[in-house]
Amino acid sequence: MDADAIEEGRRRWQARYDAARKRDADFTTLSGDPVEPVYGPRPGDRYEGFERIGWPGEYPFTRGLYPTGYRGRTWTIRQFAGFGNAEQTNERYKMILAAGGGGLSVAFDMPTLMGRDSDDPRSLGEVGHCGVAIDSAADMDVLFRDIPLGDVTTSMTISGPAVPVFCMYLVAAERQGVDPSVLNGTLQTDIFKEYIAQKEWLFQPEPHLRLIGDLMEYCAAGIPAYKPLSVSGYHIREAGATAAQELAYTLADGFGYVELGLSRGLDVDVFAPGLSFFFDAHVDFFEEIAKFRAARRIWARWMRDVYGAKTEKAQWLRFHTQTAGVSLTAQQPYNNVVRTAVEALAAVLGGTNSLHTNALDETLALPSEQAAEIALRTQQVLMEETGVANVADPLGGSWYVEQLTDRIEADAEKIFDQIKERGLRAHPDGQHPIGPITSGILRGIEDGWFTGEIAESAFRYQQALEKGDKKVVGVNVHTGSVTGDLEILRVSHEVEREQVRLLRERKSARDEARVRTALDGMVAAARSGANMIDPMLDAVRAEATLGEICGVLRDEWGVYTEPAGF
Ligand SMILES: CC(C)(COP(=O)(O)OP(=O)(O)OC[C@H]1O[C@@H](n2cnc3c(N)ncnc32)[C@H](O)[C@@H]1OP(=O)(O)O)[C@@H](O)C(=O)NCCC(=O)NCCSC(=O)CCC(=O)O
Repeated sequence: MDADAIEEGRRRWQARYDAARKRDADFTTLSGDPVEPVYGPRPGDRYEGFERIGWPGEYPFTRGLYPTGYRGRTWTIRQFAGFGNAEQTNERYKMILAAGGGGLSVAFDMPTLMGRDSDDPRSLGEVGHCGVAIDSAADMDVLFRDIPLGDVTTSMTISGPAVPVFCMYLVAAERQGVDPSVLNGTLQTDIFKEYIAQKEWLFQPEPHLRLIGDLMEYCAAGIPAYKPLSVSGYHIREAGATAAQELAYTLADGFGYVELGLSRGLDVDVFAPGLSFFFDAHVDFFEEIAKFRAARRIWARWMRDVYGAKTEKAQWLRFHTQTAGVSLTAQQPYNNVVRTAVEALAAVLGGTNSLHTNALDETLALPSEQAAEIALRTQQVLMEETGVANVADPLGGSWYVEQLTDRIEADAEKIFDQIKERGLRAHPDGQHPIGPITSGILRGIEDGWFTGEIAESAFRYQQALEKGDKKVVGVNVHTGSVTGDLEILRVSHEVEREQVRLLRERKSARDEARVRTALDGMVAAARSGANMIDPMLDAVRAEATLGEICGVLRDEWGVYTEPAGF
């Protein structure tokens, strides 16, 4: 790009920066020297390929979504939390908010994630262990007691039973007297990554996609700020994928949901702002920063050029980041604080919109209160002390970071081609029921391609670790230690007994005929093809349980079993 075009872009950026609201904060170095909100080529310099980098707040958004970077608003500190029963988790949320957490993020226990009630025989021993147990809307009321849902953005990490859990959240808001249309938050919902990596699905892909389409339609029509999907690379990376695989599979999944929305006749400029993303921040600092920058650029280009998105918001890739759970070690666990800080810094330098920092004990158990506090403070140290929020995309223009960004983008494009090619194998006539990328994803799920590719990468890394080519402090290098054992959080089995007792008490107090009628209404909608959210809301209002709602749908649609493969 020639010098004049670069200067014209700078003037455009400056006008938008001047007009935007900034935080009331000191934007100087620790020594008191002024810093610019963004840096670019020196006046008069040419820069080959600058159109791919650009200025913050404009297409292709490599350098971030906002002209102000974090000067307008810092990232959201959103610590993922949940354990025991709704009462205990509610206490933890109030602690997080009082300590400066910016939003909530609900972790559910395994029975809830699988759409089972706490008294289901399969739930035995799991209730309240890896997250909070939620059986019905009554639990959701307790979970958010004294937390005004209209004022706090709430993320819920659940995908198989995402839609009934969303209905419980809506009903909890209704019972707080909050108008559902003002709700803001995120539901994970991403079923593609369940088949690809996390393995927590309920049905075959098709009924899940139908429910997701219903949800997208419902939110686009009535809850404009809500993000019904958090398309997730985190679990794909944690399963052993490389950075480029994480990026490409996740963005492809995002394209799949765009194709789903389009196939339902929705307007891309209306529903696309509801698609958000979720990535892992692993420990290779620069590779991660490049991944985040490439993610925004690829998404904006595909949304504009392939799917016809016209508005900026529909071209934006907004993402949450979690530091890499898989990088934590049980050996010398205090080192995990350092790893997490480095990973969090990469996320921030990559322009994350929201961030979770892992606690040092998370490889052993759910975080203790003390470990949770250190994790939160890690973000606050970055935000308040280090000056990283002063300048947008401070690594933009680094030869290393720009070349890594280009390389990851090129690798991702090759993977998109492989996915499209799989789609064509499934539908050689080019007649795709939802869209070409979706056909490729479904084919890759069915024939175990994604799982195989990830396993291959995980195997290569493990071999490198065992040979000592890749090093992990405390594991295969520098193994001696003087630190003792950690105090870890233990969830008592009493929680399960009490949750089961409460569930039975609530079930015996409800109007059974109303529950039955509502569940029948849901099944009728499942058969007729009507949008399922309203009948599901009726079932939730009648205190039908999550297990009952998912149970009738399992009876209707059947369950999915993964094909075995090598
Ligand atoms: C979009 C995100 C990513 C972030 O939403 P947030 O509300 O926090 O932030 P945001 O939308 O970026 O910003 C809030 C508002 O401020 C505006 N805003 C932000 N920065 C601005 C700036 N510089 N200038 C002007 N406006 C700005 C935004 O446009 C937005 O307004 P408007 O709304 O008006 O636009 C959302 O989807 C989210 O919160 N995701 C979290 C997902 C999550 O927690 N997942 C946990 C998974 S945990 C998991 O899976 C477990 C893994 C495991 O451990 O096993």
